Amino acid sequence: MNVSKALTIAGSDSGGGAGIQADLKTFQELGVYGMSALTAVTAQNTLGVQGVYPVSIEGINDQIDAIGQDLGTNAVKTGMLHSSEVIEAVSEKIMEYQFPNLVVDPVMVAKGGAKLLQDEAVETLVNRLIPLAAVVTPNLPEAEIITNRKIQSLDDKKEAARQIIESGAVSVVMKGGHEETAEVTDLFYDGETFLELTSPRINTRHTHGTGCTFSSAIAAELARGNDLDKAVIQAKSFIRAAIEHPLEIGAGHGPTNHWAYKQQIRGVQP
Ligand SMILES: Nc1ncnc2c1ncn2[C@@H]1O[C@H](COP(=O)(O)OP(=O)(O)O)[C@@H](O)[C@H]1O
Ligand SMILES: Cc1ncc(COP(=O)(O)O)c(N)n1
Repeated sequence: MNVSKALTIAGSDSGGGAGIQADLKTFQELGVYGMSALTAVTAQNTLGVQGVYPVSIEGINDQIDAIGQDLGTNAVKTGMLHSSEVIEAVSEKIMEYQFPNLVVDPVMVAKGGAKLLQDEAVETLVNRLIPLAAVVTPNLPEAEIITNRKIQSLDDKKEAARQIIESGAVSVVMKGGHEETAEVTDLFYDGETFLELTSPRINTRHTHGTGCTFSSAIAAELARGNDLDKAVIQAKSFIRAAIEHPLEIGAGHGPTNHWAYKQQIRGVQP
């Protein structure tokens, strides 16, 4: 049997909507064998982040070694990396094992406002990890911090995308979830072509974990052998279905529905 494998290097969300939990659910739904290296444990639910407990650098390295020395992987997705030291260590390991198809989700802040990346770590992210990426998936506030520029117009977005490619990434998706437009446009750029992926904005507060789910869907599609543009297009369909049919659990910003995409393909409504 030809098994596609993907590794997520990210934080744990005890509430199950974002982080490692969202990533592994997405891999499973897209037919990819999921593996994980935990960078931090968070106490978190739909109301916010109650605590952050980092895993030691030794512990992170050990987990990645365990995968690199035995199972290998067809794609890697990084999420919450917490500090400069973690980014350095993870970048080293990705180079050591020459893992292919790296998707970097530059997670900085949780939806409720809790900081998931220290301010001084942004430079390390740009200099060490982004140059190794096949795709970087910033939301607009993250793209502004990475490029150190205000992004208001489509031209600004294109300029920021160009700047991220100049940092060494193969491609970038600037996500449009944070805008206030009637449609959500994610802008893909691979150094040659801009692709605007537009869908209706779904009116919901249940968007906890959308970024994690989107980036891990890209990693899963890359693991299955899809090209970058096709992987991003498929991931957009996956996240759209997951937001369109929310589970409506918890009192705050609820998680997306990872089952919805497959149910839609099979014609079964959740
Ligand atoms: N209200 C929404 N309706 C439809 N799609 C959305 C909505 N909010 C986010 N998305 C999609 O979810 C993905 C994550 O976007 P975004 O919310 O900007 O990222 P993040 O979770 O990192 O802040 C993108 O593909 C975006 O198009
Ligand atoms: C452990 C962890 N990682 C990432 C996020 C960001 O979530 P989102 O996908 O909503 O930006 C989170 N809230 N918790």
